Amino acid sequence: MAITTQQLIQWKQQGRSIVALTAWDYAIAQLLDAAGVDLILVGDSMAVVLGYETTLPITLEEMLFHAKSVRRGVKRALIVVDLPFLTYQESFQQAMHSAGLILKETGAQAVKLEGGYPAMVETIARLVQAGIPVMGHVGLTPQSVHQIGLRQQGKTQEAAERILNEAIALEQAGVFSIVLEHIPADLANLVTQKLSVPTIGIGAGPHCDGQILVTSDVLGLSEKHPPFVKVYTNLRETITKAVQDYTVEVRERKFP
Ligand SMILES: Nc1nc(=O)c2c([nH]1)NC[C@@H]1CN(c3ccc(C(=O)N[C@@H](CCC(=O)O)C(=O)O)cc3)CN21
Ligand SMILES: CC(C)C(=O)C(=O)O
Ligand SMILES: [Mg+2]
Repeated sequence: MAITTQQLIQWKQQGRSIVALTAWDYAIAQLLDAAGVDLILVGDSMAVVLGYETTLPITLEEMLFHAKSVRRGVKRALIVVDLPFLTYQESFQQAMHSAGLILKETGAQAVKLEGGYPAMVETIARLVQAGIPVMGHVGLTPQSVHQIGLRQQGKTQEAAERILNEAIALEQAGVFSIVLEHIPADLANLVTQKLSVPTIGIGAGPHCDGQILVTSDVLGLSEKHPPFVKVYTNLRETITKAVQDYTVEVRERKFP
């Protein structure tokens, strides 16, 4: 019943689209899992619900704490946890240590890390050889915000070729899936055709093997969101209304 990395690869072959969202605690994870989401990412984008401006300050300890609470809420979905900024780039030993803690302490099945060729290929190969399933992430990599900003990536012929080659190198290194973030739809389509592992798109058009968004954006809980998001409900409005109603009723002694 629990979804495996092999299941995702099989779904690509069958053309069944993979549904992914992020989660940061038990309550959210339990709702997503019960609603049938296939893959739950404990993303470093939880920075938004913790009040950080970027994903850079998130620590491994914070990811472990939140991933454990997500794990308690999930029966079916595959749980993937982001390796935060500077917990894997220093050396493959550092990456192994960080990824090992995530699998051992949280019960998540896989880790995700940002970057491609040449920076991350050797690290990913070593993790995979040690038995740790790894998800790749190319295109817009938000941990590099101070170098590349938050703009769409892969817009020139040269940049597009670089992203395609990175994705191919990551597949060869053994990733079970790759996130394609904020790249043109035709480039995401090409990458998706060339790879045998599933691509999960965010702001990467409709041709990926699956889609992911940040759950606080989808629910209208984030104060702002990227241009490629579809907001399915407005929780900020719903919560504000409920809290205002409660406030009035307490002040006017109507409740209790
Ligand atoms: N709430 C939230 N949702 C996300 O999807 C998300 C995060 N946070 N934080 C980590 C990264 C950052 N992401 C983002 C954030 C903003 C843009 C954005 O506004 N892009 C503009 C250009 C902005 C600029 O150049 O400053 C665009 O038009 O592409 C894109 C991706 C995606 N990820
Ligand atoms: C948006 C996804 C791909 C992510 O890395 C995150 O939520 O941190
Ligand atoms: Mg992330």
